[in-house]
Amino acid sequence: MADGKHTNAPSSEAPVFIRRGVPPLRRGFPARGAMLAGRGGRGGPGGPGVGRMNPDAPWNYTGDEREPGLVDFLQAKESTIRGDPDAVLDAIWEYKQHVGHFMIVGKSKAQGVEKLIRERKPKLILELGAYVGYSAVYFAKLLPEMFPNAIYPSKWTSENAADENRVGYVSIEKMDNFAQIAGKVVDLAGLSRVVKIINGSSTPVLKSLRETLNMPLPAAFDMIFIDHHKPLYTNDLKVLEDEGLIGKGTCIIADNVIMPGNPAYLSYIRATPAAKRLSASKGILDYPPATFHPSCATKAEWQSGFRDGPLEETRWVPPDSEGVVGMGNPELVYEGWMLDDGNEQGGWDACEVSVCKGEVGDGV
Ligand SMILES: C[S@@+](CC[C@H](N)C(=O)[O-])C[C@H]1O[C@@H](n2cnc3c(N)ncnc32)[C@H](O)[C@@H]1O
Repeated sequence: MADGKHTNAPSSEAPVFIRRGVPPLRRGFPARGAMLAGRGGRGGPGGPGVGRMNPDAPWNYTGDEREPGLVDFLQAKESTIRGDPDAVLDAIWEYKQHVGHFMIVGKSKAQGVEKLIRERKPKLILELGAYVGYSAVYFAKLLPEMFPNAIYPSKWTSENAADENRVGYVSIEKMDNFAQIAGKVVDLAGLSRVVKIINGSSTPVLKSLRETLNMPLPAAFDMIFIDHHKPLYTNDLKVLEDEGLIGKGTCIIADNVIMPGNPAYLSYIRATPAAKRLSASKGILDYPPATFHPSCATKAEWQSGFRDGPLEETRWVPPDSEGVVGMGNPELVYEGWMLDDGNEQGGWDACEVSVCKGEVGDGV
């Protein structure tokens, strides 16, 4: 598509893959994650950078002095920042400058997501990976502005389950300590009624999320921000599709698809329905995929590539899914593009944005 967008619509199946001039996406390509890990890349110890190098490795960053240090730092400023989300965000950014690496979403990508929220006005937003609550405060603060009279998660009950006036930001965080800190940060920002933090491992939590939130079918999320364990992105996306939590109009934003990178996720979300059907019919793989990372590709090549990426590898399910296997819905059609970070961290990174256009046969 001329505007830098791509789609997996069936009509795009004929000439198929947009790989003109793309260097071959080879297995065994020197992995940039190695350099990232060495210089304390975004993943931090045991973080997503390591996950990309070894997709079989579980998430193992349990925190250090930086996270409780943030709470002390914010509490020292409490009298001037309580109830003011922008002041809380500024204080967290200030703290990041002191501690160096701190795995919160970069400013330019956050601004890009904010723009999308203002344009699309999502009522129900889901986040995978809260960490200390920075992105939750950044994005959830927009909801009361846009929907001042909504029913927020603190008031969600089975009685108002189908009420269209329900608005909220739900964030899933695996680590108990991070979930607790995120809760404190959200409270300090005055957003406790807007944000619901669920402490648990994403894949099993997603499987029962409709029940947990009293969200009757066909309700789906309007926006999903994926920012947790990189090898889990694809299986969790498939579980969201299986559960009908992605529907026509859902906008999915997946962070760090370049650095540390997520070729498997890009391949799955960009693959045509026919390619996904074929892949799904083969069942799951019982060995971890080989990881490749075409670090020499240009921005334009990243944007248009992966239509014939390692779809086979997305049949493997990482151990962190805790036995919950997503099969995915091959019929869903997405329109996508990349949200650039403007080289903010000294190397290029981006979010993959994918808007669900509905199912094949629904006029798409
Ligand atoms: C990059 S950080 C999230 C940053 C946050 N979104 C922000 O920008 O402020 C990734 C988070 O995902 C969490 N995480 C890792 N695996 C997870 C899983 N299986 N389920 C839920 N959270 C997970 C980690 O504990 C970590 O807090």
